[in-house]
Amino acid sequence: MAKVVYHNDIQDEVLKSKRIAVVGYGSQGHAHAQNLKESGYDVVVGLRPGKSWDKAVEDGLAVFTVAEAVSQSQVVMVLLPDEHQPKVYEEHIKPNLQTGDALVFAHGFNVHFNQIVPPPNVDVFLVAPKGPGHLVRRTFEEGAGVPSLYGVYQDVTGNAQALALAYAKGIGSGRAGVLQTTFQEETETDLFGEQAVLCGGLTSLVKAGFETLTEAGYQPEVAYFECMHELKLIVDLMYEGGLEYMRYSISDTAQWGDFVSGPRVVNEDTKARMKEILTEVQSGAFAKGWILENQVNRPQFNAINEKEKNHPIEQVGRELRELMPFVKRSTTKSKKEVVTHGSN
Ligand SMILES: NC(=O)C1=CN([C@@H]2O[C@H](COP(=O)(O)OP(=O)(O)OC[C@H]3O[C@@H](n4cnc5c(N)ncnc54)[C@H](OP(=O)(O)O)[C@@H]3O)[C@@H](O)[C@H]2O)C=CC1
Ligand SMILES: CC[C@](O)(C(C)=O)C(=O)O
Ligand SMILES: [Mg+2]
Ligand SMILES: [Mg+2]
Repeated sequence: MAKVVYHNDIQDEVLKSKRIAVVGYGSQGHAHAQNLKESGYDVVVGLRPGKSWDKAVEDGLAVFTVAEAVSQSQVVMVLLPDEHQPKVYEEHIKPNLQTGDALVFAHGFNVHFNQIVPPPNVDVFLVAPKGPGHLVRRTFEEGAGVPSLYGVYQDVTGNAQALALAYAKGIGSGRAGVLQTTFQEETETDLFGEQAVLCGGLTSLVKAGFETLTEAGYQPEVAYFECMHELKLIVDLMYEGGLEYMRYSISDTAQWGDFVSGPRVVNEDTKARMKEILTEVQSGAFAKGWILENQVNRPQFNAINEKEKNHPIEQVGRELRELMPFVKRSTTKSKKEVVTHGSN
């Protein structure tokens, strides 16, 4: 079994003597900066003037331009959108790194696919939370945490692993478990997981279920509750006690349906598609496509995003969630503009 390290196993002195620049204040950035600060670390935030800058100041953080934040820090965590990282790195981060500094990522994409080539005189590692940034923050505030992977790409000081573990502890991941990986493993599993299961697979499954019911004449509200709202309640049981606990809680009728019908929806054909997706991730074909899409200002991304926002499940969902204030997003730090009828 892989070795999982927890809060009390991790020494944090090695990081306590350093200043950490968190570059970016979006989903992950706001969580890392605030959690690290509350864990007793010396943190500054690197940004360009704008919304995030104002928010970080409002949250009580010391904010500087990216170049200023990097030049005064010894540990630089890059929490910009993956597609913007190479340019900001070349222009503002790289020129301000000093020998023995640590360059850190929350996802291996740019280093693994050679979009960022770190200089040989700095430590390079990743601390990748296995969860969305807003939950990295929320769980920390609740006294819990999100598990993280850590991986060392380059160790010039001999301290890279210790720094990575201390950083993971500082954002709260020691409470949930910290696991060693490589840039390759983190990058490929993360891309595969978000595409095939967590985001792409799930949204496609939910929409297909909703469409099947509404096309058969059932009420959209009933289809929404069945295929979207209840999903969280089922996933919560899986999160707490695995498939077994979820199956213990549902009716035997549902469990029988799970056994006989589930494999008709997700089957060997689906797995064959998953293997194709994994191959595209491993070969770099997915990365290449995403880099090119950004170079031409995201025509496909924007068109699909617009269409998805107007899917009937989103329309009925907005209306139903208005009537269920308890399910409203608990964060006011939405990183992206989302069309809702309520406030952010
Ligand atoms: N989202 C997640 O939960 C997870 C993300 N990751 C990884 O973490 C990293 C960060 O992702 P995520 O948190 O989603 O990123 P976001 O899209 O939330 O980052 C947005 C932040 O980056 C700032 N920013 C964007 N461009 C620039 C620029 N040119 N100069 C300065 N600041 C800029 C924005 O500031 P402004 O307001 O000025 O635009 C904003 O503060 C990525 O590597 C991602 O793969 C890893 C695990 C999970
Ligand atoms: C599942 C999506 C993710 O990989 C994450 C929150 O872990 C991301 O890139 O946002
Ligand atoms: Mg992920
Ligand atoms: Mg990801």
